[in-house]
Amino acid sequence: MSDRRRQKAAEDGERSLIGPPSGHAGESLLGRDASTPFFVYLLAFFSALGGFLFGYDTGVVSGAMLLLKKEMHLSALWQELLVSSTVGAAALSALSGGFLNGWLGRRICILLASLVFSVGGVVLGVAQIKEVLLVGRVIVGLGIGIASMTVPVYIAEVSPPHLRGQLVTMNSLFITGGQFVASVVDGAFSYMSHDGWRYMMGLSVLPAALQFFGFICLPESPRWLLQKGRSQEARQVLGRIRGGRDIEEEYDAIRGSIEEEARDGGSGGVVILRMLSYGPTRRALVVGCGLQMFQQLSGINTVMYYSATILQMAGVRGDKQAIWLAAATSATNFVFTLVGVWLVERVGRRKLTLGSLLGTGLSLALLAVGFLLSAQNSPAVTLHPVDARNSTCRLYGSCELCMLDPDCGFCYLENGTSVFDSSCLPVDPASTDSAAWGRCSNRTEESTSPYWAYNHCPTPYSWVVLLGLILYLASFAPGMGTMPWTVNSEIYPLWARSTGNACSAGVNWIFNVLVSLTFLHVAEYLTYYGAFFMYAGLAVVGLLFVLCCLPETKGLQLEDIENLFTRQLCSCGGLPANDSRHVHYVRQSSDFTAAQYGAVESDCAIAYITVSTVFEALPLFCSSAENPILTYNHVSLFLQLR
Ligand SMILES: O[C@H]1[C@H](O)[C@@H](O)[C@H](O)[C@@H](O)[C@H]1O
Repeated sequence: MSDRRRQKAAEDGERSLIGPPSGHAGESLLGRDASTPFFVYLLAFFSALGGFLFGYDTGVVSGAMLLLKKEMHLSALWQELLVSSTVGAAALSALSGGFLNGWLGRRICILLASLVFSVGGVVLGVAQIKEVLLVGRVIVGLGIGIASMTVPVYIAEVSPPHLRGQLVTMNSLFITGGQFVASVVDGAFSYMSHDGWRYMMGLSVLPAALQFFGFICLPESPRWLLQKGRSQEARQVLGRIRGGRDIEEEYDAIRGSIEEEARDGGSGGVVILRMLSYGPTRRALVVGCGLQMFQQLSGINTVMYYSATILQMAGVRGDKQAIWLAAATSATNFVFTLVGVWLVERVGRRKLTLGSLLGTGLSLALLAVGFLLSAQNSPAVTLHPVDARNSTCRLYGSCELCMLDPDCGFCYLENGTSVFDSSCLPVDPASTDSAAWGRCSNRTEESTSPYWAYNHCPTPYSWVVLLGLILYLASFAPGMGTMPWTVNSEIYPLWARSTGNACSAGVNWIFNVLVSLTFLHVAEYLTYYGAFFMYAGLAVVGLLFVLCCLPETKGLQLEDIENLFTRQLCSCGGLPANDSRHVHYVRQSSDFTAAQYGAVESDCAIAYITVSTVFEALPLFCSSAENPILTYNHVSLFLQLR
C-alpha cells in the first residue's frame, strides 16, 4: 500500500469514527466527497429506457385490447393470450437472461433488449391477423424479461455508492412512467376506433430505437470487464464514470473481490448450484426472490387492473372516462414512485420497504372493508324478466351475487342514491359493455335509460374503496414498487449477480402471471373483499419477512454487501436497533495500525474480519465477545465500526 493511500485511508477512517458531517449514517467513504459526473446520469437515463419500455408494453395492452377485441373479433381466450403471453415470455427470458448477462455483458444485453423491443413494436404495428399479434406480444415479452434483470444490475454497477439507490430506483420510476405514458396514449388513441391500437402498440419503437442508438456509444460495466480480465478497459471506464477522481480504491476493491473468489476456487460449475451451496449467496437469493414474490403478492397488478372497475363503482360511467381515470391511477403510481427515489438514500432501503409494506397492508384492508360494506348493502334484484335462454342470471337475488357470476351483469335505474327496477341479465358474449338482451342490451346515453354494471355494483360506499385505492398506491409505489428491484441489484457478489437477478426477476414475472390469472377466480370464490383481505394478509407475511431478513445496504460499496449475509438468515435484518448509532464500513487492503484510525475502545463493538495480517489492532477496535480474535494470513480487513 502506498504511503499516500495509507494516509488517505487513515483520514477516512478517522472521519468515520467521528461520524459523518452530513449525518447520513452509513454513507460510503467512496462516495461522500464525490461530485458525480453528468455521464453517470446519462448512462442511468439510457439504461432506464429499458424500464420505460417494460412499463409501456405491459401497460398499453389494456387500452389497446378495448379496440382490438372489436376490430379483430377476439374471443376471451385470445384476449387472455395476448395479455399473458408477454408476461410469460418475460418470465422465461428473465430466467435465461442471467446466462446472457454473464456471457455477453450488460451492455450487449441492453442493446439486444432494445433491438428486440423495436422488432416487437414493428410486428405489433403492422399485424393483420391475431396470430401475428401474438408473435409480436411474445417478442416484446422477451425484451421486457432481459431488460428487467439487466438494467438494474448495470445501473448499480456504474453508480457511485452514495447515489446507487437513487439511480437504480430511477429505473422503477421509468417503469411506472412507461405505464403512465401508455395509459395517456391509450386515452388519446381510443377515439380512433379503426387502427388506433396499431399506434398504441407500435409507438414503443421510438424509445426502443432511442435506447439502441444511445447505448451504442455507451460503455460496458467496469465490474463485468474486470471479471472478464479486461482490466485496461475496466480502468478506463471507471475513470470516465468517476469523472477523473481517484479510482484506485474502488478498482482494488473490485479486483480484490474477484481474486478472492478465484482463490476460493469457486469459478467453475453451475452458478445457481454454487449460490445455493454457499451461505451468504443462498441467503441473499432467498431475500431477493422473497422481495420480488411479495411485491407481486401484494396485488399491485390486480389493483392497477381493477382500478377502472373501482372507479366505475365510485360512479364513473362510460368507457372513455374509465380510460382517462385509469390514466389518473397510473399517474398516482408514478408520482409516488418519485417519492421513493427521493427517500431511498435518506431513510435507506429497509425502513422504506417496511413502511411501504405496513401502509400497503392497511390500505388493502381498507379496500377489503370498502368491498365488504358494498357487498352487505348490495341492492336487491327487483325484476325477474322471462329469460328465454334459461340462464343462471335470473336465479340471483342481489347485485352482489349477480356480479360475481362472470356471465351476468346488473341492469338498473337510479334516483339519487337509490336503485330501483333492477334485474340480473346475461352479458353479451361479444362485449361486456351491454346485456345480451333486454333493457340494457341497447343502451343510449339518455338519462332515462337504465345503467349496466358488469363486475361491480352501485354502492354508497365507493368512497371507501376509492380512498383505499389512493392510499394503496401512495404506500406501495415508493417502497414495494421499487425496492425489490433496487435491493436485488446490490445484494449478490459479482460472480452471482447475473444469476441472482435472473432468478429474482423470474420469480417476479412468475408471480405476476399467477396473481393476475387467478384474481378473477379468487374473487369468484372468496368474493372481492375476501380477495383483498387475502392480499392484506400476504402483505403482513411480507412485512414479517422483511423485518427479519432484509439488511440495510445503503451507502455500502457493492463488494462489501456480501458480508451482510454471513449471519443466519433471519437475523441479518435484525441487528440490534440503535438509530442514533452511525455504522460505517471500512475496507482496508493492507496492514495498518489502530492508531491510524484514531480508534478508542468505545467506538467499536464488532469487527468482521475477512483476512488480515494485523490482528493485534483488533482488541483496541473491538471489545465485544462476538468478535473473533483470530490470526489471519492475508491482507484485507473489513470492519463494521459502531
Ligand atoms: O415495480 C413494478 C411497478 O410497481 C409496476 O407498477 C408493476 O406493474 C410491476 O409489476 C412492478 O414490478
